[in-house]
Amino acid sequence: MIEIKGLAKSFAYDKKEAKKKKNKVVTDPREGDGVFHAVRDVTFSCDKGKVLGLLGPNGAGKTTTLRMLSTALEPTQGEILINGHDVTKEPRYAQKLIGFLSGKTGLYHRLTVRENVEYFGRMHGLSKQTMDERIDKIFTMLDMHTFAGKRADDLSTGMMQRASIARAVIHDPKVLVFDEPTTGLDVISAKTVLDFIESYKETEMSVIFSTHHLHEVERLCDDVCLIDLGETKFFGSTQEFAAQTSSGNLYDAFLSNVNKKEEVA
Ligand SMILES: Nc1ncnc2c1ncn2[C@@H]1O[C@H](COP(=O)(O)OP(=O)(O)OP(=O)(O)O)[C@@H](O)[C@H]1O
Repeated sequence: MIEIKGLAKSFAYDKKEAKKKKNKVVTDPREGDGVFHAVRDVTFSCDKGKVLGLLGPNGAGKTTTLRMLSTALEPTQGEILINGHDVTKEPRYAQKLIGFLSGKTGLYHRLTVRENVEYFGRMHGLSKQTMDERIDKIFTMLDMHTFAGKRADDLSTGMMQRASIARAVIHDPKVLVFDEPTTGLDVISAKTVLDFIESYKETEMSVIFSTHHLHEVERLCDDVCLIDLGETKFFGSTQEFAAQTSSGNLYDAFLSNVNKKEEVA
């Protein structure tokens, strides 16, 4: 069970940016004195065996929220609990449980796909036998055996993304945190990634992923959290979300919850 309560993150403006902001009329509620409140008040939870879709226009604060959840960034305010453990106080506990896929691949270009995944497995202290078993299972699920011996710098975008996912889940995490996992992928690679997420849904694991693709939400998500301008505008089941508008579709529900309608992908 993951619980995020009143989460906030501010970034200090650099000197150049701060100078530009001086004496300017402020219309964006995220703009503060010397700081930008990228995430202002985000609250949601995700139970075991559930998939939560994190939605929001460009710049809403989704990546920043997921980075805090994965311990890569420290919150300015608020609380992140995994099974009741405070992530900021016990980052190692969280890192063991979470498999985090960020926008960056995190792969070593000169190593093969298998060497990359093994490297991260060793960092998590996996034995050779466990590693071999895990790699076989994950490479089968993500259809990776054919390119396991290729160097990372020779991979297509779709192969690279699947290798990044394998790296993120080698330690058998109980929580998947994926930031836009299908962005830039062709239909076949995207389907492989979505099937992989769906397979987690059948287990007792929690999955949180951000996306701009509402058909992915429709297919996979039990719950939805919509963020706009750094704060939660909606949190609830996908059905409740869709039922907010008379059309009952997710697209209209999205538009009715955000300010910047033109930024929907
Ligand atoms: N390290 C940082 N320093 C300053 N501002 C930042 C930093 N990281 C993010 N921001 C700003 O915070 C806001 C939220 O960014 P974030 O990447 O979380 O949005 P997002 O919802 O993931 O957007 P997208 O859908 O475009 O990926 C943006 O305005 C971004 O420019």
